[in-house]
Amino acid sequence: MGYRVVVVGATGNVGREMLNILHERQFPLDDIAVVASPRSTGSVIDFGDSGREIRVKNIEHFDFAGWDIALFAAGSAVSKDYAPKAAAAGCTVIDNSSLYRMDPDVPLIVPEVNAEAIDGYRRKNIIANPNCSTAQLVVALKPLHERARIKRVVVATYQSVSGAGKSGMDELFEQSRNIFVGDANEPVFFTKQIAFNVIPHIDVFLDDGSTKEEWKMVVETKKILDPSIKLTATCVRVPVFVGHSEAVNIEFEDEISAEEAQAILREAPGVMLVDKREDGGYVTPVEAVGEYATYVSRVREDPTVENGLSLWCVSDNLRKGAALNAVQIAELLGRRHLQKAA
Ligand SMILES: NC(=O)C1=CN([C@@H]2O[C@H](COP(=O)(O)OP(=O)(O)OC[C@H]3O[C@@H](n4cnc5c(N)ncnc54)[C@H](OP(=O)(O)O)[C@@H]3O)[C@@H](O)[C@H]2O)C=CC1
Ligand SMILES: N[C@@H](CC(=O)OP(=O)(O)O)C(=O)O
Repeated sequence: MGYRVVVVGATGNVGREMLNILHERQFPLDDIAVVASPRSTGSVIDFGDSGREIRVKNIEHFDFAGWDIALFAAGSAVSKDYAPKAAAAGCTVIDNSSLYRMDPDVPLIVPEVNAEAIDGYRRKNIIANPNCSTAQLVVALKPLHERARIKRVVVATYQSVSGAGKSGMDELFEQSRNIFVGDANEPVFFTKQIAFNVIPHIDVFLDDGSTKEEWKMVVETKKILDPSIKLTATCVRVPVFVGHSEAVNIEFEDEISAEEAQAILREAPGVMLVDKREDGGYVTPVEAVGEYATYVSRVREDPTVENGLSLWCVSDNLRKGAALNAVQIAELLGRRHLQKAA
């Protein structure tokens, strides 16, 4: 016996990856529904490479009663309108938007890091999935924190345009083409030219001069990993289609060598250490696409602070940053609470 699962926002970048991953991991399904806006009603989408096509339903007429789990990936406004309805109908919501992440009654889960926190999900019948940049960061930080207690993290992100949805990918593609052939290339979706450029601005500006993306990394890391960790982030959009990268500097309470950190990361759940200290002995976003792992490379001591390390971290933002993590949460929910599948 399996689960009846709904994917909301199934026509988007994250929703499609959810379908791929549910199929790849053979998630125990009794039934699956795919839901999006009225614009997509009636169109068909592939259930991974299973050969099965599923017809898209209109969220406005979808009844969540009788469904076990809904994976939401349609943005905060859709979650605000429909997640409480789904949850009240008895369908557990796993929400990819930022709406519920800091709600004290909603667990914010990265299964490799804080699986036990999922037990609080019954308060609202909603579980939140973190921001893509936070998810990969905490997977890399957790095993190091357990060994040497992290005091402070300084992170600069290099975030791909797929983090901004289909429109972001289209703009990078169109602009690159236009610049190449000498056509006009006015930015429409991003604030400045993204092709052959980088933009130090993701999400809205806050009063203190930081952006909301940067704030999310701070507060989500505290909620998932440890409230005592101090973190400062600079989030940057780069002309990469898929795969977020992060340059991370970490200050620990206790002494830890680069060699020991490498040994710990080599064994850590969700992490793949690729760190050869030679040409090509590190991972780039293009190589992380379609993979599950959070790749860590370039682990080295930082002699400018006491007990400091620097490292490079890369992951597929549509997978570990969104769809994979959401499916892992569904698997965890099944194992720990629903226990329907054999
Ligand atoms: N991309 C990433 O790295 C991450 C994304 N997320 C979250 O996932 C969400 C989706 O991201 P992404 O897939 O990249 O975005 P896309 O723009 O690629 O897709 C958006 C999806 O939402 C659907 N949608 C939009 N408006 C409505 C509506 N009114 N009612 C029902 N469905 C609607 C769209 O359906 P239609 O095709 O019919 O318009 C589409 O399926 C984000 O907004 C964010 O909250 C979270 C973490 C990381
Ligand atoms: N903000 C991320 C993706 C995303 O949707 O994040 P959030 O769910 O926190 O709004 C990016 O642009 O790369």
